[in-house]
Order: sequence, then structure tokens, then C-alpha cells
Amino acid sequence: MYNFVEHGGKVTENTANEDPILYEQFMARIEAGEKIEADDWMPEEYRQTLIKLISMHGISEIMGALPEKEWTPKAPTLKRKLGIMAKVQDEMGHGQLLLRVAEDLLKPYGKQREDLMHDLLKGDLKFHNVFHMNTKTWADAGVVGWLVDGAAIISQTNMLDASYGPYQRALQRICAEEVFHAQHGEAIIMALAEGTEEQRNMLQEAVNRWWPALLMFFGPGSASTTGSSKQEVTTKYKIRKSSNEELRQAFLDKYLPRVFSLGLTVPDDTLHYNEEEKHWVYQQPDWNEFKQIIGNNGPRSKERLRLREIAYENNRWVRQALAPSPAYS
Ligand SMILES: CC(C)(COP(=O)(O)OP(=O)(O)OC[C@H]1O[C@@H](n2cnc3c(N)ncnc32)[C@H](O)[C@@H]1OP(=O)(O)O)[C@@H](O)C(=O)NCCC(=O)NCCSC(=O)Cc1ccccc1
Repeated sequence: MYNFVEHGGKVTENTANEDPILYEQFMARIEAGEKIEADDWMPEEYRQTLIKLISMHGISEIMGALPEKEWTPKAPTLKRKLGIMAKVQDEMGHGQLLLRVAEDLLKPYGKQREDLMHDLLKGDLKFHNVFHMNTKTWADAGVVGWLVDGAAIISQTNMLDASYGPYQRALQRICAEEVFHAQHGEAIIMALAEGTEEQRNMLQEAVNRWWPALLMFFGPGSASTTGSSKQEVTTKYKIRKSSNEELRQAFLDKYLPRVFSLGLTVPDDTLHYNEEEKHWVYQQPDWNEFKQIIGNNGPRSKERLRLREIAYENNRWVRQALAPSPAYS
């Protein structure tokens, strides 16, 4: 069976074995802004890039529910408990929606959604760096809602007009819901920022703890940072519009004024805005540490994967009841 993970990390030369006429027609559709659908002809490179992107996005939504789930029983009030429970539920829903989109793309390889879960548990499918991190205090849960969801909105709205129709349509719904999540995070942050000295300190510590992970959220600036980048490929096929660095700058533009207006700081003495070049100059996060984190050696990687594995095992009976085929056993 074709293993897209083995191939997916290294996107192949698109034109190598493609019919040039089909490829040209396909690119003409992309250029014209048409949407590509699951059953349409598409180059291998396009399919593999989408599988990699959408399966990682879907799995990250599912793994992303875990850091906040830890706070569900410990949320300070009933209102906060209900809010965070609803958010966790939404993130799981996004994950399921996206894995269905990925599943259609996997059909030619005889792979299913289940295989993606197995790839995750084997360590072959990565999940997003932020979800390997600790949520030490309630303020961390607030920062996840406010700034991680804020970052997610920026990276996902960048693909709201993606050339692949099923992903583009799923993103419409996901982005709308993420806005509620960011508002939920903002409400937690406002309460802490206007609270006691202890609460403000807790919030500042959480921002300090999350800062490098938030910078890493958008991925490396270029291949030279980490050794690989698919940005040119996703842009060529009009899956995304802006580069990782442009997205990071948009995040800094939007959120730094908000952070400062709450009297908070970020742990970077070198941070300043270059008026001439119109961009933020900031201290690069440790990209070697990033590689370690996304290689499942982050502070909570192993525990979160184990938690997912236990949930997957415990829910086996549901999969069997819904689809009693050998593939689901
Ligand atoms: C922008 C990027 C993340 C990266 O751009 P690309 O063009 O794909 O990558 P590029 O070639 O530049 O990178 C080189 C290598 O580094 C990898 N890598 C890079 N960055 C990361 C990373 N941050 N974490 C881990 N790995 C990363 C990359 O895979 C590649 O690996 P390779 O060497 O090929 O094996 C893109 O995948 C994207 O837009 N994804 C869709 C949106 C999405 O996934 N959203 C987030 C989750 S949902 C959410 O947050 C909502 C929520 C909130 C709160 C609670 C719960 C839920």
C-alpha cells in the first residue's frame, strides 16, 4: 500500500509523471480561480500536499482539544466550565470534518481515516507545535483561547479561498467557530488582566511561557531555518496566499498592541517595529527546539499521545457498532 507519510514529507516533482495536457488544464483551472473537487483529476504533488496539510490540520484540532480539556474540571466557575467544554467539543468536530476531507484524498491509495490515527500514534503524522506544550495554569488556558486561536484564525483565513473546494468549504465553518473561541479566550484574559495582582502575574507568566511557541505557530520563515518548506508549493497551487513570515507579521500587527494595552509585556528585549520596512523585528525562537517538539519530544507530547491512544482504544466499540467492517476493528 502507498504510504503517503513516507512520500508526503518530500513532495515530488509535480510534472515528473503527469500527462502534460492534463497538468496544463489543471493549472488553467487553478489560475482561473476554479475550485477543484475530490473526484477531479489532480497532479500527485497537489494531492500529496493537500493530504499532508489537511491531515496535519485535522489531527492538530483533535490533539488541540487536549490542553484545554485538562482545564474542564478545574475551570473557576460554571460559566467558564461550560465555555471551555463547548470549545473542546467544537475542536473535536473540526478535526472530524477535516479528517473526512483528507479521507477522500486518500482513496486512491486505499487508505482511510483510521490509518491517519494509526500514523499519529506511530509518530509518523505530526501535530501542531502548540499542542505539545503545558497548560500550567488557568491563564494558560486563556492564552490558548486568545492567542493560539487568534493565530489559528490568521493562518486559516489565509486559506479561505483555497483552490481545493472541500477544504475551502470546511474552513468557512471552522473559521466562524474559531472567532467564538478567540472571544472566549479574550473574556478569560480580560478577567485576569483586571483582577488581583496574583491573577495579573499569573497571566504575564503564561504569556512569557507561550511566546516562543506562538512565534513557532506559523512555521519556519524559510527552508534554511529547519531544512524543508512547502510554502512555494502551497502558494503555486493557490491553497494559501501568504507566506509563514507574512502570517507571523500579521499576528504581531494584530496582537502586540492588544498585549501592550493590557499592560502586559512579551519576553523579548529586542522586539521593535521597523518603520521603514514596515515589519516587526523579533528574536527568532529556537528552531532546533521546534524540531524536537514537533518530533514528539515536547514537554507534553508523550502524555498527550498516550491520552489519545487510550481514548481511541476505549471508543473501539463505537467504531465497530457504526461500521462493522474489518477495517474498523
Ligand atoms: C502554516 C502551517 C502550520 C505550516 O506551513 P507548511 O507550509 O505546512 O509548512 P512548512 O513547509 O513551512 O514547514 C516545514 C515543516 O515544519 C512543519 N511545521 C511547520 N509549522 C509547524 C507547526 N507550527 N507545528 C508543527 N509542524 C510544523 C511542516 O509540517 C513541515 O514539515 P515537513 O518537513 O514537511 O514534515 C500550515 O501547515 C498550515 O497552515 N496548516 C493549517 C492550519 C493548521 O494546521 N492550524 C493549526 C491547528 S488548529 C488550531 O490551532 C485551532 C485550535 C486552537 C486552540 C485549541 C485547539 C485548536
